[in-house]
Amino acid sequence: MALDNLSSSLRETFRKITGSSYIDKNVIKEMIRDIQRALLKADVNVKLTLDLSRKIEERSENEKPPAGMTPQDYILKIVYEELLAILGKSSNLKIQPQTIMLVGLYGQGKTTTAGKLARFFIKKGLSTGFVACDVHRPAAFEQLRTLSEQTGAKFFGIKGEKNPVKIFNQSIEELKDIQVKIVDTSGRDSLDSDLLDEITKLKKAVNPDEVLLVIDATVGQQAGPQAKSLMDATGLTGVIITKMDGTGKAGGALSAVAQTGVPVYMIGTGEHLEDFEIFSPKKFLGRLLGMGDPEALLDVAQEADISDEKAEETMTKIMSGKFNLMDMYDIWEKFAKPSLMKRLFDSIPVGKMPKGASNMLDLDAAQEKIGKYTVILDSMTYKELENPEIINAKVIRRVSRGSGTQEQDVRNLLKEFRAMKENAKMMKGNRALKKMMRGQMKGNPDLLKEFED
Ligand SMILES: Nc1nc2c(ncn2[C@@H]2O[C@H](COP(=O)(O)OP(=O)(O)OP(=O)(O)O)[C@@H](O)[C@H]2O)c(=O)[nH]1
Repeated sequence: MALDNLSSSLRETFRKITGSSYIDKNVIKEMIRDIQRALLKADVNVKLTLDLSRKIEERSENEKPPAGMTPQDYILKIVYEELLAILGKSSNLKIQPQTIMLVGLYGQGKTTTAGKLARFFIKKGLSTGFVACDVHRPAAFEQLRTLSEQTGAKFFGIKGEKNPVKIFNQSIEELKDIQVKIVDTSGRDSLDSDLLDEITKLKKAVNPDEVLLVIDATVGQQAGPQAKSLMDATGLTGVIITKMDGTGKAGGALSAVAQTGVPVYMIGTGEHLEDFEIFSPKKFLGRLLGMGDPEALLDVAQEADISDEKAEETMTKIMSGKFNLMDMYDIWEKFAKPSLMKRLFDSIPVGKMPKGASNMLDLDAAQEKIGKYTVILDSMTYKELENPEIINAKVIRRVSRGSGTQEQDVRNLLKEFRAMKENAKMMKGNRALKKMMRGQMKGNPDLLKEFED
């Protein structure tokens, strides 16, 4: 995840607070210093970081925990609430017929994002079409046409035409039966007057339901001023932040946009079309803090064409530690697409596990081993998959030969499987985590009962 450093620093801070036997001014001061360092490293604006610190300090010193809540848990609740506040309000694209205009500078990932948006709406059952109004970058025409073939979206463009308004007007007839129209516009190297002029003219002709700024997370805090000036000039309705997978500055981009009041609708998390997620501040922060995101599993399961029941059953099994190699095989086989696997693991709460324990759920390691492990599991009998405890040295030798892998690979798989079961049990036993998760799972009775005392 792009914010690994921020995530591990905040989890460490939470671990320290959970583990401290008392809370006094010094403990709070040290916690705030840790949080400040973590946020500044994630490129969050200095003023915003100091305001946040002041609020946390003031609340921690003046507010008393409600009955039944320990001072430690209450401090964590304050930090969680104040961090949530800098991530902005939650607001999402409506799943209904509409016209969307994408704007942004060069190289931000706008055309790719058009493809991701098309796939998103088509998966929701809405017919979708592209209007190629990027008249400055010839490659964008072909790129969009290819994306239409990949996603099944319709495509309208006029090769070589330099007037985007003319292109749009001629698309109206062609795309009249299409429910969601995505208008890709020209990128520019800066927010100069002719870009704003072109967007304003095109917007008048298109009269879109949404004007979305597509911006690369690596611009960090600069995302804020860009969103602000486009909002003032063209009436921006939302932001899509791309490349959240590749930069530690995502915190800066997210918080900077949040300050403008323009909602972040979606985030891009990779080059593939499925690397695209609805942005929810609560879910995002929950995953950052390792509190997991049970609902994310259901979205991911849909993408992996797994039924909600099967996904819930899998999640319940994982959380309760009652799963065998057959369940593991199911997960790996179904979620083999790296991005789906990443979202699956992000949705499992690992926040408060003792240091190092959660590296077993380290998705990057799992991703590169997925192929090898699936082959190894393929070479096991049903009996061995259902009852891993019967696997001995002789079976390991047979399976490694049958799968063309090393015996050590088979041993590693078994070790990670056992660690995953151990971690699941640890999560279950963790009181503070239960409290945190209760809020997350209230809509999920099956998962909640796993966390009941
Ligand atoms: N890692 C990663 N790469 C991305 C993401 N979104 C887009 N990209 C890559 O960023 C590069 C630029 O993407 P394009 O879609 O061509 O965006 P663009 O250059 O802004 O398009 P124009 O605005 O039309 O010029 C491509 O290599 C994309 O694969 C993302 O979320 N993560």
